[in-house]
Amino acid sequence: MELISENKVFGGLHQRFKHQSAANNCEMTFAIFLPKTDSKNNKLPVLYWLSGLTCTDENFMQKAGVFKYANEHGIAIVAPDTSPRGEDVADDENGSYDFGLGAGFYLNATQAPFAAHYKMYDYITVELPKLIESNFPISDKKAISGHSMGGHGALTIGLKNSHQYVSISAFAPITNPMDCPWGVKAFTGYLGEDESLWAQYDATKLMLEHKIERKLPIKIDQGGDDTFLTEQLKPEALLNAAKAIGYDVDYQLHDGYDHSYFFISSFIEQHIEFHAQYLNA
Ligand SMILES: N[C@@H](CCC(=O)N[C@@H](CSC=O)C(=O)NCC(=O)O)C(=O)O
Repeated sequence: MELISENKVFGGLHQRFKHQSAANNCEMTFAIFLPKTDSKNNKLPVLYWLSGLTCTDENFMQKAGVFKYANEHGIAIVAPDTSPRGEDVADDENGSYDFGLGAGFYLNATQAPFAAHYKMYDYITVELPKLIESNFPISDKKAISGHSMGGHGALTIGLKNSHQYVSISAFAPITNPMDCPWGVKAFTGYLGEDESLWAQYDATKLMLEHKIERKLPIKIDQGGDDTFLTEQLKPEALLNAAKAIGYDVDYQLHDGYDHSYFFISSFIEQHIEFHAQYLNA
């Protein structure tokens, strides 16, 4: 691991690192926030934040205003990049923002040329936590959250790995990617035509068809004026599936808020409080 930069913030420490990723077969960058702590011995619980389309490790750390709340609750935060990167990493043929670089969809691609590098699911669930837990004073107590494409990542990863996390939250998540243009484009490109493979990365399908081992607490916030709401995000699909299986989801729709980090920064304190209940239990 190589340190890229570090900044003191709210008494804690924000750092960026790059490292060689075996899962993605390229160099990856991540950011970590370590809250101020008096204890030299106690390991910190951690929230993994998955960002949305076009983001890197920097968007959330710079725009969400999370540090004060993470510090108050003694929670570390890890923000990975949203896709593999590098000269030899395949991108969308037209350079679109919603596929390829910056749009890894937190899955393991099976289709050439993407399968050579796009293994974000393995990176987030196995490689990154191992790296974090062996290099920082961080325990294996983990929560997961994210925005939009990252909300889809948080929900699908949390639902499939409920033994690994204590809680899940999302801002404006893509809830049913098999049934929206962003998701259909990404799944076709990364996974091919086999829809049974798509279903493994669709939160709504997972609710209905996957054996969910533990019903982790889920909190979702959605802006009412989000321009992506009806065509891409479709929260009602997930809520209907959750209702059908008796899974209680704390969902709130907020009048007037859009899809941006202005929305995220308005409600991030509530998400940190939500996760803190479980991370600090
Ligand atoms: N450029 C696109 C929209 C891109 C966008 O809105 N990205 C969001 C995530 S969308 C879902 O995953 C984002 O977080 N952007 C980074 C930021 O710092 O705001 C368009 O113009 O439509």
